[in-house]
This record gives sequence, structure tokens and C-alpha cells, in this order.
Amino acid sequence: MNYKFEFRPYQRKFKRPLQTSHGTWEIREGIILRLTADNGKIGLGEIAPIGWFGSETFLEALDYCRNLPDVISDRTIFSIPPNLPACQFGLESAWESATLKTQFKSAFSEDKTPASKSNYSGLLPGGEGALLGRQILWMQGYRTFKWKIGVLPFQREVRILQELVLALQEATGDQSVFLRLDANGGLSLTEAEEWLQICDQLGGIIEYLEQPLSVTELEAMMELGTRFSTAIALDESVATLPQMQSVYRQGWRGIYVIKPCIAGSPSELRQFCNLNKIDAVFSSVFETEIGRKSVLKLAATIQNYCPRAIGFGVDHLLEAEKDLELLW
Ligand SMILES: O=C(O)CCC(=O)C1=CC=C[C@@H](O)[C@@H]1C(=O)O
Ligand SMILES: [Mg+2]
Repeated sequence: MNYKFEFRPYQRKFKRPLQTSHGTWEIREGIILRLTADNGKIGLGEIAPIGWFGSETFLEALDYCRNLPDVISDRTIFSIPPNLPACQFGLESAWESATLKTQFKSAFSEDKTPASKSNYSGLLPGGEGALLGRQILWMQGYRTFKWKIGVLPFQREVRILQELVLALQEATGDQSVFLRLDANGGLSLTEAEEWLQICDQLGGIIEYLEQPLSVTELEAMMELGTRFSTAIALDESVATLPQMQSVYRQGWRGIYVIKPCIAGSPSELRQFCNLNKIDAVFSSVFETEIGRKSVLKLAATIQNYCPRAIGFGVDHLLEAEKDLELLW
């Protein structure tokens, strides 16, 4: 089958530059795709790369799209090179929505009601902003929160964490509340041990410590996992499907924070998760609702994907989305 191929680059500003231990991120650049099948059916998809996180760069993705012909075949879509995982995800997702009839009932509803937010994890502002940010997200219905650490000096962050946990414990009635800490690979082994020691003393409210060490320290993170009760989750170490497969082969059976939009082929990702019963938490890359819809569709087909909140509580950090229909 052949498809008319159209694409439109977009930009979306963060309200405040996103601080991580990789640096600051001010503008999310991506590409919206439209495939029109011979029978007139249309499929939308999104390419939302994060070069510094492990996928191709935005410019590499744009260059790839510019070199595609106006009409592309199934063969082209399923032979995108593995060094372009965000392109693989975007094009295959658009193909799925232009060809597959399956509707899906996602466990993660898209409506903005507080109840639906309980299945989502809300990303808190870095540093002291987390305290006010938590109150705002709490009122919106979130009960799982993520906070980036390794941004301020250790002692200051520990003090903020203690205030955050106290506020959460006071606010919590009978509902379970979780806090995720994300170090973006920026801690030393000693700092990671100190953080895990503190987490273990907080009585289970810390769901996991995400990517405490750099991607080259898998063995050290596996060893940490045997010494502390707080779970460790890999993120940068499993940014793409080849990395997930390599880490699984090396014996990682802990949590995989999966960013489907930059991981690669959705069908191969589905197979990897279902075959290996991966303890997965799907995570946003600050894509638009087109990319998010593709991810929710994928999450609905991952058998044991449900118990953990999905890391898509990020919209509040970005400027309002432009109406993507106006791109055409
Ligand atoms: O995973 C989430 O809950 C939200 C998304 C998120 O935290 C991230 C998205 C993209 C890059 C990073 O800044 C960050 C992460 O490291 O997980
Ligand atoms: Mg992370």
C-alpha cells in the first residue's frame, strides 16, 4: 500500500526552562506527520526526538523527512534505520492509525477530570518550586508526583524532600500517594547511596529513584538495588529499544521508564514488553496530543501495563498547544 506523506515541524515553548542534570530545555521541537492511504484514510503521527536523551536529534529527523518522497510505501515505513527511533515511532504510529481498524480502550483516559489524573504522575517544578507545584497538582487530582533531584545542593534538596513528604502525608486521607525522584544520571555512587538511605527511611512513599547513575553504571545500579528497599528505575539507560534489549540481556529485571516516542517501533516495543513481562512506566517526552494518543493506544495493548501511574502529567509545564489541525 502507498501513502501520501506530509509533515510539518512545530515548536512549543516551556513556560519555564526545564532544569535537569543534563542542563536546561527551553523549546520542544517536533514534527507532525500525516499519511493518506489510497482509500483516503488519514493517519497522524508525531516525531518528538530528544537528541541529548538518546534518540536522533530534531534536525536529523527533519532531514530524514525532507529526503522522503511525497508518496511512501509500507516497506519504507518498516525499514527506517534503528538510529532514527523517534522517526520509527512517528511513522509507524501514523501507519497504524491509517490502516488498523482496532479501537482501543485505554486505562488512561484523556479527560481532564481530577479522577482521571490519579492514573497520571505529575511532574513537579525543580528545586523549591516543588512545594507550591505539589499543591496545584494535588488540586488537579494527581496522587503520584515526580521531582528532579541533582539540580540544587544535596542538603537543600533533602530539606525540600522532607517538607514535600510531610505535606503529602498530611494531605493524604486513605489514598495511596507516591513520589518519584529522578536524578537523570547525575549522582555519584556515594550520593545515590545517601539518597536511597533517606528514601528507605520515608516509609514507602518513594515509589522509585529514577536513573541515579549514568548509563555506563548499570552494574553499580543493579548492585544498589540489592542493598536498599527503595526501587530503582532505569530511564536514560533504556531510552531506545536496542538499549532495553541489551539491559534486559544483562539481567535488569527492575523498572523500565519507557519513553515510547523515542524508543523506536511501537510494534517491536509491544512485543518486547509483553514477551518479557516488563515492569514498565510509560513516560512523556513533552510531545503533543498526537504523540500522546499514540502512546496511550500502545499502553492499552501492553498486557501487564497498568499498576503504575503514567508519566504524562507534563502539560502544565508547556505553553498551550497550538491547534494542530491548522498545520494543514
Ligand atoms: O516521566 C515523567 O513523569 C515526565 C517526563 C520526564 O520526566 C522527562 C521527560 C524527558 C526528559 C526528562 O526531562 C524527563 C526524564 O528524565 O524522565
Ligand atoms: Mg527520567
